[in-house]
Amino acid sequence: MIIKFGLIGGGVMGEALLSRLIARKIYQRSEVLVSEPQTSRQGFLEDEYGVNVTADNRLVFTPTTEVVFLAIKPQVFSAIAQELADVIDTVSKPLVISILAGVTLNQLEAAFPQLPVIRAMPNTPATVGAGITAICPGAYTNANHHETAKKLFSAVGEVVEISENLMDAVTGLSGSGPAYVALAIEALADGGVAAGLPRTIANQLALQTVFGTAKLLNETKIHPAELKDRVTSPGGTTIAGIAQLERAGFRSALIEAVKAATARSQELGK
Ligand SMILES: NC(=O)C1=CN([C@@H]2O[C@H](COP(=O)(O)OP(=O)(O)OC[C@H]3O[C@@H](n4cnc5c(N)ncnc54)[C@H](OP(=O)(O)O)[C@@H]3O)[C@@H](O)[C@H]2O)C=CC1
Ligand SMILES: O=C(O)[C@@H]1CCC=N1
Repeated sequence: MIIKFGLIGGGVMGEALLSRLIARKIYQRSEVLVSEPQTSRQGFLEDEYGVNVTADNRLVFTPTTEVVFLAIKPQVFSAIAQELADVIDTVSKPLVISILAGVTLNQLEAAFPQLPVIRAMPNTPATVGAGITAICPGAYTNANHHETAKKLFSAVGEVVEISENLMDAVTGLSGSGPAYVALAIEALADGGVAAGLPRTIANQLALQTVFGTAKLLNETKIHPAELKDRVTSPGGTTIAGIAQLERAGFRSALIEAVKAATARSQELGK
């Protein structure tokens, strides 16, 4: 068994990346080892993607491992780092990529001494190849490591490189953002139901409105404020809706949501 890609934590985000790496043939199934404590989850990943699985995190460090990808919760990071302390391969020096919210490059480099480390923040649309990932390389990385990280995350969407002091803000905006948008879609549909629409039609209208608006903004590159003006007829329906959103503090709620999530990401790193 020649392992090139080791994934620690085969949960939501681990699977999202794994599925695309396999589909894109960036790694062969036999070159991937996923470490995951739950037997049922191991069985699922093995059956679904044909990858190797283990419950022992230490096994991902092999002499041939090129990338160790950390997709566990930040709360178990310290315990896992301790568990790995004596198997870290300082000879072959695999690239460690972490997507853990809040966990800093300093913390990662202390846990993986002398190894190249990249901190990244993807988001769940990665599952369908429509994610966006911010990456931030650590002190021991070189151009090849940056290219490797970009190649992996390009398989799940767009990639931007940022400095680390902005990583918590990225987490608060695009990392957590899919949940805010999902909430908005659900609430729009609820509004439709309140106004008398059947649930299935309301869900479809809400989803396609958000999807179509994002596509329109993306393709035309017009400013969101300009699009809002184009929809808003004098004395019409849209301005009545917008006035209510402003009374309810809609913009402020979104701004404060991003700030609160950013602050929580900062806390997780302490
Ligand atoms: N979800 C998201 O939208 C995003 C998440 N992230 C980051 O990604 C990371 C993972 O999040 P997410 O995928 O949502 O979480 P999940 O809980 O879905 O995945 C974490 C996985 O790690 C497993 N795990 C738990 N303990 C260990 C252990 N000791 N050794 C190995 N694996 C273990 C869990 O197993 P079990 O279920 O049995 O506990 C689970 O399968 C987090 O650090 C988060 O900050 C980043 C960007 C977006
Ligand atoms: O909620 C969280 O902590 C993770 C990080 C970004 C999205 N989900």
